Amino acid sequence: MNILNHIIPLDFENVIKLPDSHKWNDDHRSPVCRFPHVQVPLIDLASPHAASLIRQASEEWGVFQVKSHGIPMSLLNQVENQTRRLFALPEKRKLLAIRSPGGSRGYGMARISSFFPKLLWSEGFTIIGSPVEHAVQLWPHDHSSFCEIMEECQEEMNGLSEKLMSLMFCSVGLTNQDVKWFKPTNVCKNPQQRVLHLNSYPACPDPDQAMGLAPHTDSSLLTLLYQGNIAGLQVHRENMGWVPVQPVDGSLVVTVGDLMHIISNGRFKNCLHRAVVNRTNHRVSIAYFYGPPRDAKVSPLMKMIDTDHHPLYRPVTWNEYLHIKGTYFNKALELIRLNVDTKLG
Ligand SMILES: O=C(O)CCC(=O)C(=O)O
Ligand SMILES: [Fe+2]
Repeated sequence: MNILNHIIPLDFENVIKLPDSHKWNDDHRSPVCRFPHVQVPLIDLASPHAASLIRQASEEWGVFQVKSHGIPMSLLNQVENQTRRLFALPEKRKLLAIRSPGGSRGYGMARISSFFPKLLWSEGFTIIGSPVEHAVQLWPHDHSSFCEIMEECQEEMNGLSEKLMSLMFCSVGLTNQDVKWFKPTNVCKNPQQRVLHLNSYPACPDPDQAMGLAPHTDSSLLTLLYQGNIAGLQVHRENMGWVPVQPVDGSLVVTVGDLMHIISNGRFKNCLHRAVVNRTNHRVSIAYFYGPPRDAKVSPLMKMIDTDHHPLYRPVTWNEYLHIKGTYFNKALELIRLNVDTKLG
């Protein structure tokens, strides 16, 4: 298949029937969990028990929702509106901001697409650092509101990610000082690259055979996701299958990424998830990927290791891990796994 097939999304506006290239068979569309009462934990960050609830959810699920998170609803609404404004542009205009082959920023199909036999019923837009370069291509004279709102979103989501990281460390008996590379913005004035990814899942004529975003884990430490009020996210739980994450007004979904799984020495689960589509509603979601500073080597934290818990993974930088993931996808963690009897060097 031509490499551009995995970059240029379908012109959804002008498709009335699901093409064969986008028809997934049942092996890939395994059904949802049979127990409707099973739900991803919802944690109130204002609760005095927030840290221990987060630890429990991260160990059992690798995902939870948060409320009282401090990000104003008015900002989340504006981010959703700007996201809808972007994806409502004609395909020809969106293609002016297309991601380059091998690149990560701009408009296009999710990069995981090339690891699957069928194409995705979705389109994305990735912002790393400033959104201005690609926003100018989309709106030559009218990009400032988009940029301002996305930058504010990056700032807020980064602050919340740092707060959640501190709570996670605290929940397993660590302080921020135990983690050399963790430098919250109030300590370090040199912000790391802020990665915001906008997803769009147009209404689909045959949702049961389509796939919005195929199963994957995120490569981040943790990911914050705003999914508005249209369901579509599903997380995989062992022995239960795919559990839908019901939108809760104003709340955010937090997923544990591969790097958090690594630094917690396997204690926190990296969450396998996917997004399904529906026949009537155009769904959008906004994901913020929080990771360590680009040049920091991360490895299982010393306090997570003892004679019963050998280090499971070798040190990697985020960049190095993204490269391994971009080449080997779901084999990436296996490739950096140490033998059981390897001692820390
Ligand atoms: O849209 C969603 O619910 C999931 C998005 C996601 O998993 C991602 O952007 O990595
Ligand atoms: Fe994801």
